[in-house]
Amino acid sequence: MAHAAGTPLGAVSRSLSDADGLTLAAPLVSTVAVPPVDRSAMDGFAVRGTGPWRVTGHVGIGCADPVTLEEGEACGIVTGAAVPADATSVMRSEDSVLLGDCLDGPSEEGKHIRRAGEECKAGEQLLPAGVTVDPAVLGLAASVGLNRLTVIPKPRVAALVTGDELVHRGPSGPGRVRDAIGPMLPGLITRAGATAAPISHLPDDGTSLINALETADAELILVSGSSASGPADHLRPALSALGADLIVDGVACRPGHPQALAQLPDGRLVLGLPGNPFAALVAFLTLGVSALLRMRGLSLPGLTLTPIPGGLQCHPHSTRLVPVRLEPYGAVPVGHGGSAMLRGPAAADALAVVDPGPAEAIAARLLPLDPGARPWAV
Ligand SMILES: Nc1nc2c(c(=O)[nH]1)N[C@H]1C(S)=C(S)[C@@H](COP(=O)(O)OP(=O)(O)OC[C@H]3O[C@@H](n4cnc5c(N)ncnc54)[C@H](O)[C@@H]3O)O[C@H]1N2
Ligand code: MOO
Repeated sequence: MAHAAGTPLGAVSRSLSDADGLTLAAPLVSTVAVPPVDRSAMDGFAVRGTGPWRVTGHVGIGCADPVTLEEGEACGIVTGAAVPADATSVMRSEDSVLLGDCLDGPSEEGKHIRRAGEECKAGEQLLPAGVTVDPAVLGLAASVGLNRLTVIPKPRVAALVTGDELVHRGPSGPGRVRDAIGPMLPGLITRAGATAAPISHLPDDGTSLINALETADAELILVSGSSASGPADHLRPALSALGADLIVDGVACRPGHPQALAQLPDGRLVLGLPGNPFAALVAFLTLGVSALLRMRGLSLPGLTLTPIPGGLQCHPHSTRLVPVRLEPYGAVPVGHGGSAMLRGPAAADALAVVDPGPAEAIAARLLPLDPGARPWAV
């Protein structure tokens, strides 16, 4: 539901230096053949016909107009240089025997020549729309001569951290709780392929929350610490006052059950992160990441099933999210997985998604703790 609630953002044109991590909104098509000419794959000699050969010249890397070779002639050549059109092969320097201008050594028709158009032809589609631009994609785009890419921009995410009890330096104590959600959010947001606005800290006050929701300039607004039904939990009343459509009103999972996802009348999404820090993390990794994937034009990846050799107790009605370490033989719980704790998730590689049931699970799907990581197979 969260994925379906996201609206893919419109395509934009970006220079290669600004496109890393974005989604291709159009196929990547080469306008040219690559390589554009036959190129030498080795440092050595381009030769024509059978040897021995007479060396008549040299082709440097920047030479745009290479020499022509007659039968029995050769020229020195470097890796990447254009091979003379009439050369039949390239011989590596270490295989060659050169006496004066007389060259001998092995040669085989077409050897060590990268043919024009070997990587792609002009007009060939190299990648479909929907691929995430990564460093290899950027290098490929440059090597086929592109300066810009048509991509889906990053969604913008604003975060409102609520709680009169929160402090931002020093330890928790009576009446004061150190904010542990605020420090998690920028890294989660950027790893999820979005842009993080500076975090706003709000008091437990309905009017402040309504004002902040009205003015937040973002496609997704996170609100932490007012998701339940206590006297200071203003999220649902604020959403109702703003005429929002409550899309997800609680999730049958532990931790994270009071999480909520709503859509404001102008289309912006609001995600309620429960105040317990591990529950907030779970809500972001599930509802938040799903909505952002859709905004980025990406589908929901399937999660890999992995064995849990020691077994994990199922909850009778709710899906459990359990911090686990990944070993070659399967997932091992790391403990400290209470909803108010981050010790477990901080030590874990992933969350095991344990379906509800009457007994123990011996396998579970894996949800990456890094929202930028692809779900993996172990
Ligand atoms: N009557 C009910 N009470 C509660 C329910 C419920 O269903 N009915 N659900 C519990 C669960 S589960 C969770 S999770 C929390 C959700 O609470 P809220 O989202 O309303 O948040 P608060 O009440 O403000 O805080 C709960 C807890 O978390 C601490 N907190 C809040 N923000 C932060 C932060 N940024 N960093 C660290 N810790 C934070 C806060 O001090 C409280 O201890 O509600 C349960 N109650
Ligand atoms: O969401 Mo609460 O998760 O169980 O502490």
